[in-house]
Amino acid sequence: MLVTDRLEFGWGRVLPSILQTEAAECGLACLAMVLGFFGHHTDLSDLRRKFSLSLRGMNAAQLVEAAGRVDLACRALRVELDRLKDLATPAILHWEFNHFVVLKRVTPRHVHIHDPAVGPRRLTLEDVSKGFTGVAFELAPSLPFRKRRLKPRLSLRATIGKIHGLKRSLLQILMLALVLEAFTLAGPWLTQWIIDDALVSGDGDLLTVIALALLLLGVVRVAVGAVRSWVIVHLSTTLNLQWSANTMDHLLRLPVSYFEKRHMGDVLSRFGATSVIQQTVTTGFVSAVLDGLLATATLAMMFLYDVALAAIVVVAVMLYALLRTLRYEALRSVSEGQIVRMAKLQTRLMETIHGIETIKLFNRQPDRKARYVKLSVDVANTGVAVQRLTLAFQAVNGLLVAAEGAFVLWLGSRSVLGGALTVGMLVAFVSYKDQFTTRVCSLIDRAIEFAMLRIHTERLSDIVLTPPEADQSFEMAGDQQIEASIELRNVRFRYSEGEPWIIDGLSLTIDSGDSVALAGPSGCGKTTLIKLMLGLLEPEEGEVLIGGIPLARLGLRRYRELVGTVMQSDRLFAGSLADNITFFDAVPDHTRLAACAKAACIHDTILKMPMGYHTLVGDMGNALSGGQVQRVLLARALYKRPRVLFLDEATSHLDAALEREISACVARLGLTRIIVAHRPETVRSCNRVIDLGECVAGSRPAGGHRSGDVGRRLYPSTANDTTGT
Ligand SMILES: Nc1ncnc2c1ncn2[C@@H]1O[C@H](COP(=O)(O)OP(=O)(O)OP(=O)(O)O)[C@@H](O)[C@H]1O
Repeated sequence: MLVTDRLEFGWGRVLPSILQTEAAECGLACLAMVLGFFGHHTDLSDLRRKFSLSLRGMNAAQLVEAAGRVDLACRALRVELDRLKDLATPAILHWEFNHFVVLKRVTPRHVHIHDPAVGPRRLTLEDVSKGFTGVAFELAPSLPFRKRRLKPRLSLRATIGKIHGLKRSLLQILMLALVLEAFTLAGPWLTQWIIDDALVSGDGDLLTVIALALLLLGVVRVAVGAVRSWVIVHLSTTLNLQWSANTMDHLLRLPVSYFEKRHMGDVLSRFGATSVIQQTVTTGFVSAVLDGLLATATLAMMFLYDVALAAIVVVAVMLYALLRTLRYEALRSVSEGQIVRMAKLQTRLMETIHGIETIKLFNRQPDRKARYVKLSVDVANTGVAVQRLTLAFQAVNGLLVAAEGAFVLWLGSRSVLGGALTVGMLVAFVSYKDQFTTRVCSLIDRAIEFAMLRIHTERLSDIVLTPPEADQSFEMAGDQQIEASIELRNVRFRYSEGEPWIIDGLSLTIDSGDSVALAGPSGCGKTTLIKLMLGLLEPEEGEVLIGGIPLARLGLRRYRELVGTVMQSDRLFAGSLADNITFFDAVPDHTRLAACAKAACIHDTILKMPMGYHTLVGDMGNALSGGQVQRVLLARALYKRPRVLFLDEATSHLDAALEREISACVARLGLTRIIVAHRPETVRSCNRVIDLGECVAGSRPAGGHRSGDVGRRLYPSTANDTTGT
């Protein structure tokens, strides 16, 4: 890096707008914006790699520490509203007690901020007083700070993935387009012929022949146009199908943490970006090539007719291109804000529908409606802003077109009067000019559309470029059995840096056929431990071994064939009870289905229902009690014929007698069982207890967890069975 590169004159610095992708990464997005302002361009995936964030996001102290780690000196200040203008900008403001925004500039009437949730905003002081908590952070580069250029943008190709048959279809469309162009070009020339030869010489027969030729031309043009449209429909349909299938495949392979950290509406809106891109790529690309070809041909024709007139037309379209480019950044920023706000609106709607029972019981309908309307107004306002930009542009463009038309006609007519052009030539020229202007303007519009596609490719890239769950399957003979034992070696885990360890140096072994209860107070890490054992979370230190093979080597896919689970957040899917228990098995085994339902003590209940196993259940509501749902979920876990069964509070809704019965049935299956439960009876049903009660941060003894002794203390009746690790 040159010494002069370190000089900062402060000119030309632009505060970029970076939108957060995960629900809790506003702090990181603010840092990325400030870094960008000082010349170190980075993106959120870079920062995410540096700082692991949990769902809880960052607090002020973590923000100051993170700023230090990216070489920004950060000073936290308490600021009154009227002194906001004295802050060195860009500064980060603490907002609504759970958010950070970047302060860009304070003018006498407005405060300009970049909100990582929605983009740039211009607020009044009154608006700011509602959000700003009074805490601000001033930032400046500290010594090792280095500038960095923006990484090359993602190519569309990388986002799309492999598509079969794309080249062939595009080629077909282009060939058809070329034929169309040839016919289109012939039109004005035939018109000139009519005017200059048939009309002037009064040749009626020639007129009829030319008119017939024009009619034939029209028919062929319509036919070729129809074939072209059909090929485009075919291409876009197959492209869309392949593409959404590719994206869906990738989405399903993403780790659970990806979904936990994002709002549902946002993920849906990102997924929906595929169809916008596909639309632009197919129809947009084809018309762009077509417009480009015809524009070149008509331009050549215009220059053949009259160089001066053609030059005027070229200047006019260049002005159009300039106008479009000037409007681009504003339009991009407003459109991006609109997409983000629409995703939020969708999230709010889905959340309301899912939580309708709670909303009604708490009488919060008016409040929910008010919040929804407020967001809708936001969306409408951004829509109006987009329209305003478009209208202003159209007005200026209209003036430009009118001026160009009048000037060309005036100059062209003078040439006719001077004898340089015939009337027919002028009419043909105007016709070519109209085609040229329309095509070039459309070409420019397409170019802008392609540039705007960046918003969508960047949004989609959050899905397609997030690495999927690692799955390096262990090479072993197909019939080689993996032992159903689990071992944890010095496992340490916390949800993010700066948060306390949830599991701190835990070592334990669960042998094949063991039944183990994980006990301890609420929030001590039982579910977290289960998720670590299931490979849903990765330990920060230490390793998890299944049958003596490290989980990372065994491969999650292979491991998950072995396990059956009922987790706290498990739900039923829309379909029949049989569908749910067999998990939509294409060829369900009805004997196994009934056996599993019997083991989960739900068979008789299902048979008593009017439609038995065909009773429909939904994702939103179903005619089952909480305990019945739990038993269906257990039957689903057993149908998989697992060798290890994980139950996280899977029987909490059942009465003690039923729970005992289920426990005995499941015990007879001889599976390795790992159970999280609070009830002493459930815990007692296991032959070993691992207590995580002492796992509060920092209190773990250096040797890690020990089970057995604690179990004996907690549940005396299990003393004889409980073994230590
Ligand atoms: N995604 C997450 N991000 C950050 N912290 C989390 C996350 N999930 C859980 N925690 C925290 O980790 C701790 C352990 O949670 P966990 O769900 O494992 O507890 P638990 O023992 O299963 O509780 P319960 O008995 O109430 O189900 C809790 O303090 C919880 O707040």
